[in-house]
Amino acid sequence: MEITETGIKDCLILKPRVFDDARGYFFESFNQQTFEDKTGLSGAFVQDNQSYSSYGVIRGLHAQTGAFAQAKLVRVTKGEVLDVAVDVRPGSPTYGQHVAVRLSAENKLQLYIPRGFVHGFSVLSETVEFLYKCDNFYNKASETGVIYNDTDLNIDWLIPAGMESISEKDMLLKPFAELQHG
Ligand SMILES: Cc1cn([C@H]2C[C@H](O)[C@@H](COP(=O)(O)OP(=O)(O)O[C@H]3O[C@@H](C)C(=O)[C@@H](O)[C@H]3O)O2)c(=O)[nH]c1=O
Repeated sequence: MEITETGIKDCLILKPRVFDDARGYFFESFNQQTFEDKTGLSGAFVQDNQSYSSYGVIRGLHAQTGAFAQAKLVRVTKGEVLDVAVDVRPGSPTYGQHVAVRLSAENKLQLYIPRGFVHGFSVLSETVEFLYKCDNFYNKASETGVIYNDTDLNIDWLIPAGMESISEKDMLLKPFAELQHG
C-alpha cells in the first residue's frame, strides 16, 4: 500500500497493492496492521457503510459532532466520484480548505478523512457504489453538515449546473459560516 499526502495534514490518499493475474485481480482493501504501520493512525473502524447513487448526485457535506465524531476511509467499487473533505478543525492552518480526489473502481484509490472534517462526494459516472469504514457509530442526533454549494468553500463538484441531485435533507444544510463546532 502506498500513502500519498494531500495538501491537508492527516488527510491521506491510499493506493493498495493490486495483484493481477490471468483470472483477474486481488487486493487487500483493508488490513488493520498495514494501515496502522503505514499511516501511524488508529485503524479501529467499527462500522462499514455502502451507498449507491446515479450521475449528478451530490451527498454531503456531512460530519458527526462531539463524542460521535467519525474518521472515514472511503472508496469506490463501481463507477467514479469526486470525493471532497473539508478541514473544519478549529485552529487548523488549513481551516476551510478542501481536498478533492477522483476515486474510482478503476484507480482503486482510498481517501482517509480524519475526524474534524465535513465530507461529501459527487457522482461522475452513470452509477456509483460507494463503500466506507467509520471509526465511530452512526448517531442521528450528532449529525451536522454544510451546504454543498457554499460560496466560501467554493467547491467545484464537476457536475454541470442543473444536473445536480441533492436530498431534501442536504438542501437544508447551513452555510459554512454558521457551522457549530463541538
Ligand atoms: C449515515 C447513516 C445513515 N443511516 C440512515 C439514515 C437515513 O434514513 C438513511 C440515509 O441517510 P443519509 O441521507 O444521511 O445518507 P448519506 O447522505 O449517504 O450520508 C452519508 O453521506 C456521506 C457523504 C458521508 O460522509 C457519510 O458519513 C454519511 O453522512 O440511512 C443509517 O442508518 N446509518 C448511517 O450510518
